[in-house]
Amino acid sequence: MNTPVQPVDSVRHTDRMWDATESLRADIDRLEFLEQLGHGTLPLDAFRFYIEQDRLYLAGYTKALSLLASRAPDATTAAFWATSAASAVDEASLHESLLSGSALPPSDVQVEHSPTCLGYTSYLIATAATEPYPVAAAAILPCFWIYADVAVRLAGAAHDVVARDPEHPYARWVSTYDSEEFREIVSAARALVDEAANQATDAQRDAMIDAFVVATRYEAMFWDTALHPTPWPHSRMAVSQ
Ligand SMILES: Cc1ncc(CN)c(N)n1
Repeated sequence: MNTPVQPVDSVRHTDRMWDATESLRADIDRLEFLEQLGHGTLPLDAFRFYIEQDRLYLAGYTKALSLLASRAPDATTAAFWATSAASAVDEASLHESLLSGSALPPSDVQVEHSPTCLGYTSYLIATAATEPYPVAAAAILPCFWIYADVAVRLAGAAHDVVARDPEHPYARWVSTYDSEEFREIVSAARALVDEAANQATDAQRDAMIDAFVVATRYEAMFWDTALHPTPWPHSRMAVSQ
């Protein structure tokens, strides 16, 4: 008797997720924030706003990764996400040093989450806590992959900025994400998401694509809002009056 042969799916599910964000990624490449960052013409106060928001983002992202680790199917996978959570704390030390140094304009405004930052972190935490593991892993992947992808192109554009002053805040930012070490981490994260897709139901695999698209949208909005702020409709002052 012939044993039924399972069809082999030669397309990686992460490739499908990547393809679903093609036009979104083209929009990201054209974002004024990233173009100006690459050319070194981005206003420093816009970069400061971005770094302040990103510091808040990293706190939420660390929680989302820790939740994801707790839901991972095996110990090795849990350790990868938990190590990534610890690395996000290290990543935040770049932000601390940029904000406490003299390269960025000082600010004494009390920083609160922008709507985009709160939306993104809340989405990641809620998804990590409540969605099936494959969907939660897919939602976190753009945080790795989009950054590595953008950094490669930005490193080319920012070549002059880096050559002029490797300690320039934009040069430090670009070289953090344009590194072989980061690309290896991204590739390991991708492999885990593909593995999760192989164990997922068809409905979950569709939901993985949706989650990847939503998180990629937030990545685009996050950069854009630093140059084109979308503040809360009512300020903190107005609320307390
Ligand atoms: C918004 C955002 N997305 C991703 C990363 C890269 N960990 C980040 N620092 N900030």
